[in-house]
Amino acid sequence: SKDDHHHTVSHVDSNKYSIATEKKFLLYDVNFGEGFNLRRDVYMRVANTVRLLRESGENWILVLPPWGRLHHWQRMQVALSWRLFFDIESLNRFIPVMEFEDFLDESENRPIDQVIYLQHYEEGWGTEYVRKFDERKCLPPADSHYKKEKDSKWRGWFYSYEDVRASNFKCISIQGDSGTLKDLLTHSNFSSMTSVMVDRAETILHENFGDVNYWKARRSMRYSKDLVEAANVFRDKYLDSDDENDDTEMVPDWRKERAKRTAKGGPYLGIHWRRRDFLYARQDQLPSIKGTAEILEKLCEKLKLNRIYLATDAPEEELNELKSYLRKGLQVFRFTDTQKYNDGQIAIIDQYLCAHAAHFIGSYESTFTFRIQEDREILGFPIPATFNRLCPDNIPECEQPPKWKIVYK
Ligand SMILES: C[C@@H]1O[C@H](OP(=O)(O)OP(=O)(O)OC[C@H]2O[C@@H](n3cnc4c(=O)[nH]c(N)nc43)[C@H](O)[C@@H]2O)[C@@H](O)[C@H](O)[C@@H]1O
Repeated sequence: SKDDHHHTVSHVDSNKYSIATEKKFLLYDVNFGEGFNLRRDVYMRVANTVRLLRESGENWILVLPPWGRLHHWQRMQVALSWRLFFDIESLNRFIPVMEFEDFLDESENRPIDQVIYLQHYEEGWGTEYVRKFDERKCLPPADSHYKKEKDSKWRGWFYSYEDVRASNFKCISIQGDSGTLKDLLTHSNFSSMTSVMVDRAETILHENFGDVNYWKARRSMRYSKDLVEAANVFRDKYLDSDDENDDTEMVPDWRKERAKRTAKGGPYLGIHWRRRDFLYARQDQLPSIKGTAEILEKLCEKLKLNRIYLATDAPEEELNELKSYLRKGLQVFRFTDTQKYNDGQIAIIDQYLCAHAAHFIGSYESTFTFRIQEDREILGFPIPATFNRLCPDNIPECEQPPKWKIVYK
């Protein structure tokens, strides 16, 4: 609720450095075509921009972009709040965040001061990589996404909220990272604005991919208590898995987590089997359906497991085909309560269940798989139980994924 929110904002980092009292609000959005887990990655980049802004003494608050219009979702939903997926209190332990609805209340529905549409440089990156930004004329598609109305306010998608407007709109060519975006917000004409929305936020990169601040942002992204509870009930009921036996207990506050490598996980194999649109560009990096079944059989035999938790976006026919190739003794489990949970919530439950398996194998370069690997790093699994990928049929000994290990300092 709103009250919870105000409560949690006030205890963030307040004694580490002094912070202005005037609040500023950073909103952002991501390119329409990007999936849920790429968006989670963009959150980590923007959250670190807010961290840097606060470290320089400004009282920025991150306004969480409502979820929706994701083309991977079978059911088209919009304006979903973050609390359906994540633990807001936990996010607030990294930087202050608030739901968009609460922002609308707090700003009394006044227009957002400024929309900044990030784009690349028309001339490309040049020979050397320098961090920079410049105001430039809008390149396509920016010019079609925001329209000036008769009263000179700007209209855009704004997460499907039809009454939201912005007072100003600019296109900025940028190459850089969370820190470059911080510079843009402090050393430019935008520094006097109280509410700024950065669109196409995926244009900026991580300042230091995989460093301690990457992991702090990542660790703060705990899942909502409802989803954790639903997944734990499923573990208990079907997978003979619970935190005590699996050595996967977590301290309530992620800031108190310590390095460990002792997690055992539940007695099942977790697999993320990415299909559908992923096959277009990465077909030659993924196994066939039959090949997938063979990998699963071999792995289960080697690890002496007879249960599989299958996370996948595969259509029903492909699922049935996969199961038809597996020997009788192997049981395949999936979480499918689409009555109670939306597509994004089921995806998170899938990830959570894969994260708690004794052994995990994922799909090549899928951010869905990456988030599972990160969860397993946080839970403290040994490296070999986590960084594994499904190899294509013709390269059974294919190169395994990069091992982005957790760091705490
Ligand atoms: C081809 C590219 O793929 C990239 O996807 P990738 O990194 O795998 O991962 P995501 O960015 O999460 O996008 C994939 C989406 O597909 C669904 N999905 C995929 N696998 C599963 C699964 O195991 N269980 C459930 N429940 N849902 C799944 C889910 O909606 C998920 O957010 C996209 O981010 C890019 O925009 C682009 O589409």
